[in-house]
Amino acid sequence: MDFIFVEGLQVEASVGIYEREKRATQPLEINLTFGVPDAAAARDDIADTIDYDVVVDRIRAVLADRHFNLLETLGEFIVDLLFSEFGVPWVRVSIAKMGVMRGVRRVGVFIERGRDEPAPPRPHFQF
Ligand SMILES: Nc1nc2c(c(=O)[nH]1)N=C([C@H](O)[C@@H](O)CO)CN2
Repeated sequence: MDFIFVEGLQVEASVGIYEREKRATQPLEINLTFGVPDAAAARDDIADTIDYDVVVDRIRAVLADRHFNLLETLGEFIVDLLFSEFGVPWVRVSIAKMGVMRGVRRVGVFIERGRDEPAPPRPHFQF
């Protein structure tokens, strides 16, 4: 398997649990790595691989369309999109907010998942 990476993708998205974050979009930085068939290199043809221009456009489009409370939910949404629309075999995505907490430069989530791997069970907390 070969891997495509997209580093430092800047997007505007509606994400967050606070009212002010529901009223206005904020900048996010996304880093994305996904598997592509290594056979693609043999014929030197974009039709044999996954066009990262299309992936980036699609992510921007879906983020323009809805609100997410949690970065975790947004991350899982991007993972599902890459599996269902692009058929990637493996993906790692990280999503960061910048400057939302005093004394913290970036805060965020990363998810690493293979398509045939079941999503990890959600932890069940009892207090
Ligand atoms: N585990 C998480 N904790 C928090 C999130 C989140 O998405 N996942 N989000 C927020 C707020 O939206 C915050 O980013 C704004 O300052 C707080 N905690």
